[in-house]
Amino acid sequence: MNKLHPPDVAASRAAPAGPVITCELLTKRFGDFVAVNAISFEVAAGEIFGFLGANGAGKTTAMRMLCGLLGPTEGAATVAGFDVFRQPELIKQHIGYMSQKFSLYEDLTVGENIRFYGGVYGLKGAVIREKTTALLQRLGLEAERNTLVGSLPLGWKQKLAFSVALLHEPAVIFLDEPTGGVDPITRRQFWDLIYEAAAAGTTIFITTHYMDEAEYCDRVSIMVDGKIEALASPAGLKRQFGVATMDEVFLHLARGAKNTE
Ligand SMILES: Nc1ncnc2c1ncn2[C@@H]1O[C@H](COP(=O)(O)OP(=O)(O)OP(=O)(O)O)[C@@H](O)[C@H]1O
Repeated sequence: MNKLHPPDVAASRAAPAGPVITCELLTKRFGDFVAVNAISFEVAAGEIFGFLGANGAGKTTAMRMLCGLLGPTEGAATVAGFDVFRQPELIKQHIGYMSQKFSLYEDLTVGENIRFYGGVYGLKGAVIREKTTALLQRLGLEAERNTLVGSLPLGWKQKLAFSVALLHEPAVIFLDEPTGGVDPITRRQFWDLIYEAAAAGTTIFITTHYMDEAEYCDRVSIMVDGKIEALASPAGLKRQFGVATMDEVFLHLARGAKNTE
């Protein structure tokens, strides 16, 4: 027999088939200043979507709106099937988020961090224990379970933070410059984890200033002064601008920017 669910339970079920992120003419004004100017795009399940732009282009503001952290001024957007205007709390429950600034507690051990975030995401103790073992095995960090996160190399902290942000199996993970300060080899290892998550169906939304990372994305959008000026696969963008590298694509577009900081 079909049981009726109260609206909140029904609304919090898994995302429907179709795009995991939709965004239509999404806009954010701060007074007279338009930080995000009518951006529109869709991101599919399991897609790796690169969100590029010079400093001050509006990436963080757009990402904060999509994460349910900042109310938009105009337009429409859904994330994991939830509306950014009406259901920001449900969005927060169904996404993962990782940035350089918001990450793990340095003065807690690896195991304590996993337990803490598992609790924040509402997972039960037994599930957290199971996931902790699997996560440490996957990262080759079993011996570091009782090590303070502060004493791990930066590349390990980033991989751990990424894995922790996926503990509750969100439909989409937002990564805000997740690999700052590490070398290309370590970045490449981090990307192995990204590919693994995407292959399992997680949608990846990532901002980066590294053009090697832009090359790894399925599609890349480039923001200039609050607008999306280009959006295509890395190969498509290079073709469109008649250049050989993403660096040149980026320079070509960012050169005309007014709002760069
Ligand atoms: N709360 C705010 N009030 C006023 N202006 C803001 C506010 N937040 C951001 N801005 C402005 O909006 C513009 C876009 O900022 P945003 O942080 O989104 O850019 P960004 O592309 O993420 O840059 P970065 O790469 O440096 O993080 C900037 O000019 C910034 O000064």
